[in-house]
Amino acid sequence: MLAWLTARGTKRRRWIACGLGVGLPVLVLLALVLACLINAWSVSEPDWHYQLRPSGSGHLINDSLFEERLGRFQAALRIPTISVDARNLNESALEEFKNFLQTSFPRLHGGNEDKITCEVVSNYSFLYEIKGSDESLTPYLLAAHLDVVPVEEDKWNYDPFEAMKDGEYIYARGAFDDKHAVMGILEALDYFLFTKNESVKRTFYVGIGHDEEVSGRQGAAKIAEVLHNRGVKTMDFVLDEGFVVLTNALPGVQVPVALVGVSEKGYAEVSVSVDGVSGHSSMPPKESAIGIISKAVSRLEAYPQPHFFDSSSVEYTTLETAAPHSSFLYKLIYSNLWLFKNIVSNQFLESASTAATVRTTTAPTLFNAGYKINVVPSTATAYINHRVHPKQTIEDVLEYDREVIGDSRVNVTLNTDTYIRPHPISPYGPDSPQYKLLARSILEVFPQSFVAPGTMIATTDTKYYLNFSKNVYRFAPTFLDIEDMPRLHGHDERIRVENYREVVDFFFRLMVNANQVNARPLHVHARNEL
Ligand SMILES: CCCCCCCC/C=C\CCCCCCCC(=O)N[C@@H](CCCCN)C(=O)O
Ligand SMILES: [Zn+2]
Ligand SMILES: [Zn+2]
Repeated sequence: MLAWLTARGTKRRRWIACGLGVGLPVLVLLALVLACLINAWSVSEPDWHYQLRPSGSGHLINDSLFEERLGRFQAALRIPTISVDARNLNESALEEFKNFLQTSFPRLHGGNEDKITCEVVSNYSFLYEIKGSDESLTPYLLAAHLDVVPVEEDKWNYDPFEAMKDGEYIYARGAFDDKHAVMGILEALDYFLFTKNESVKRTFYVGIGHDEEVSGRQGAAKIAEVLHNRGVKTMDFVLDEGFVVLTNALPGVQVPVALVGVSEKGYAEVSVSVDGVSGHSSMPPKESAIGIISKAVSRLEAYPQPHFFDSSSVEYTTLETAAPHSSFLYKLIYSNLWLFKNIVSNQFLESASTAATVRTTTAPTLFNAGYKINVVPSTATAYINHRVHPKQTIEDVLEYDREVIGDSRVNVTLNTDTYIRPHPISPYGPDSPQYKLLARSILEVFPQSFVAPGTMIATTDTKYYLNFSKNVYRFAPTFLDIEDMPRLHGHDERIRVENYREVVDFFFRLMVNANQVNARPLHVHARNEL
C-alpha cells in the first residue's frame, strides 16, 4: 500500500514537473507576446510632439510673389559655382553669384544697417547679422552653402545649369544641395524684415559658405572666426543642411519622416599601401604590390566595421518615434525594440543608406598603382574614405582596419590634415526647447510628417560651429524619396516646385518662432478637438 502511494506521489510529481516544464515556458511566451501586442496597440504619438502640430496649414508667401521668388531661385541655379577641390573653385562664377545676391536682395545688402548688416568673408562667403532688441536672448545661426559639386554633363537628361522647370520639378545642380537653402533663407529674411516688418527681439546670423563641398576652410571656418572675433561666443542653436523630409526611408513607415541630424559622423581618409619589389612582367613575383593591396581592400569590404544599435543609439529613438506612424507589423517591432533590436539592426545593414547610420562605413574610392603594362610596380596604394560612427574613435577604426588586413607589409595611414572626429550628440526630445522650436517649425510647414532625430551620415559645415552651441542641428526642409537618393551629387538633381515654396515658408516660420520667447505654436488645439 505504502509503495503504491509513494509510486502514485512520484508519478504526480513527475506530471507536475513535466507540466511545469512545458507549461511555464508556454505561459512566459504567451505573456511576452501579449506584452508586445499591448505595446504595439497602445503606442501613440507623444503629447509634446502632438501639441506642436498646427490645426491648419497654408502658405505664408502669397502666390504672385512666389513666381518672382521662383525666378530668382532659377537664376541662382544657373550660376555654375562648382567646387572641384580647395584650389579649384570657379572664381568667376563665385564673383557672379556675389553680384547676383547683392542685386537680387538690395534691402539685405546696404542702406538698412539699423536692421541688418552683411559682411563678405574670404571674397565669396556671406555673414549677415540681424540685430535683435533684447540682448538677454542668445542669438542663433542659420547656415547654408552656395557652391555645388561638379557634373558629368553627358549623363544628365537636362542641362544642369539651365534650371529647367517641367511643371513639377526644377532640374539643376544645386537645386537640392544646397542653393534652395541659400535662396530660401534670404527670401524669408527679406520678407520677415521688410515685408512683414517684424521687430526683431532675438539677434540672429546667417552664414553662407562658398566652399563646403571641398572642406569649408575658406567659407564656414572663416565665418566662425569672424563671429568669434566680434565677441560672439554662444549661439542658442545652429541649423545647417543635413537630413531632410524622407519618404520610404524607414521600413514599414509610409508617413514622411523629418529627420533632424542631432550628431554627425566623423571623417577619415586612410591610405593602404605597400612598398614591394618591381621587376619584369615576364617573371612576376608570387605576390605583387597590386595583389597585396587588392587583397587588403577586399578584406576591408568583406569584414566591415562593427555596427551599433542599442537603447543608447540615436537610431533607437528614431524608430521608437516612428512606431506610432508604422504599419501594424512594424508598430509591433518598433515598440518592442528591447526584443527585436537584433532583427532591426540586421535589416538596417541590408541597405546602404540605413547601414550608414549604424556603422562606420568603408569606401575604397581611389586606387593608384602601375605605370606600364610590362613593368611590375613596386608600390600600390588604395585610399579608403571612412565615415566614423559616433560610438567609435578614429583610432578604433584604424586599429580594426589593421587587424582585418592582418598583413604587416601593408601600411595603414591616416591623413592627419583632413580627419574630423564624430560630433557630440545635441539634445533632442521634449526637454530641449531648441529641438522643439525646430520641430514646431517643421510641423507647421510639413504637418503630414513626424520629426525624429538621426545621425547625419555625411559631413557639413557644422564642424566649424560646434564651439558656439551644444544645440547643433542638421536639417533642410526638402522632400526626398529614398529612390531619388542617387540624384544627390549625382545626375538630374531636382527639387519639386511646391517644395521650394515650403522651403521659404519653413525659414520664415523658424524666424518667427525663434523671435518669440516662450512661443506657442500657431493654431494650437487640444488632442480631443479633432
Ligand atoms: C534611419 C535613417 C535612414 C537614413 C537615410 C539616409 C538619407 C539621407 C538623406 C539626405 C542626405 C542629404 C545629404 C546632403 C548633405 C551632403 C553633405 C555633403 O555632401 N558633404 C560632403 C562634404 C565634403 C567635404 C570635403 N571633405 C561629404 O560629406 O562628402
Ligand atoms: Zn551640401
Ligand atoms: Zn554636397
